[in-house]
Amino acid sequence: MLEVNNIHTYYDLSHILFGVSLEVSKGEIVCLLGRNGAGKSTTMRSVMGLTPPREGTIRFKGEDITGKKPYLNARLGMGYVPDDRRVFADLTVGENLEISGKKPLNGDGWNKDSVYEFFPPLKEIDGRKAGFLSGGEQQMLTIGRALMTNPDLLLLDEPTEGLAPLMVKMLEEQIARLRDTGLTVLLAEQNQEVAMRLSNRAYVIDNGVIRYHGTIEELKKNDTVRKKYLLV
Ligand SMILES: Nc1ncnc2c1ncn2[C@@H]1O[C@H](COP(=O)(O)OP(=O)(O)OP(=O)(O)O)[C@@H](O)[C@H]1O
Repeated sequence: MLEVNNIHTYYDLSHILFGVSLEVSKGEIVCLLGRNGAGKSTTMRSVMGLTPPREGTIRFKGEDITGKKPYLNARLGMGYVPDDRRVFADLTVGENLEISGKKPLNGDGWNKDSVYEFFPPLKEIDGRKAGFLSGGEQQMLTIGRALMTNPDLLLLDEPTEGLAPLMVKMLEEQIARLRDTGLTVLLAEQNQEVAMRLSNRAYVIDNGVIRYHGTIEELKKNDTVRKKYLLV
């Protein structure tokens, strides 16, 4: 589904990613773990086309999408949930969902009703301006909005960051349900417990370099990697 090959990404003169490669196959949840500032968001932004890499290639569903604009990647089936949970503050919850809607080719798929079924608390605040939501509600809305585009691949950037434990638990359950629908997910997380419960495989990034990749079972046993790159 996604093949990132040896990308180098910069912000102006700052070289941030140094030859990052990773792969996500259809139906997998793959997590990208790393400390604050390790390069997780930059990897997500590179894949989405928001900060395109200067070197290396990105393939999505077999197509070379290196350098493609984000809206074209979205059209191809990439959903992106940024870590800043930006919503349209002046629009209601319902309107935020509606403007993202994209009709799936085969007629079924996500719509506002199914998003509300998936995140019942959102239904109760359908008419509320999105600028007045709690962090958890905003996160449900940004995920719901990405689902409304009926993506094949969901890029989820630190969905649990800064949320209360109960909300983290609820989101984890919902992401697990998304996994069970067969959606492919690349999940960036600092919260390794949550990420390891949800994922099949993990990549560990540190200082813009992938230091480790393997199955979750292997990572759980590898204390050296977890101590060196993940514990704060
Ligand atoms: N717009 C920017 N301009 C310059 N440097 C940036 C910019 N955004 C991020 N960086 C730097 O790039 C590096 C990687 O940041 P990135 O946001 O990808 O890390 P992260 O692993 O997602 O961590 P976080 O949990 O803080 O989001 C950091 O050193 C950060 O300071």
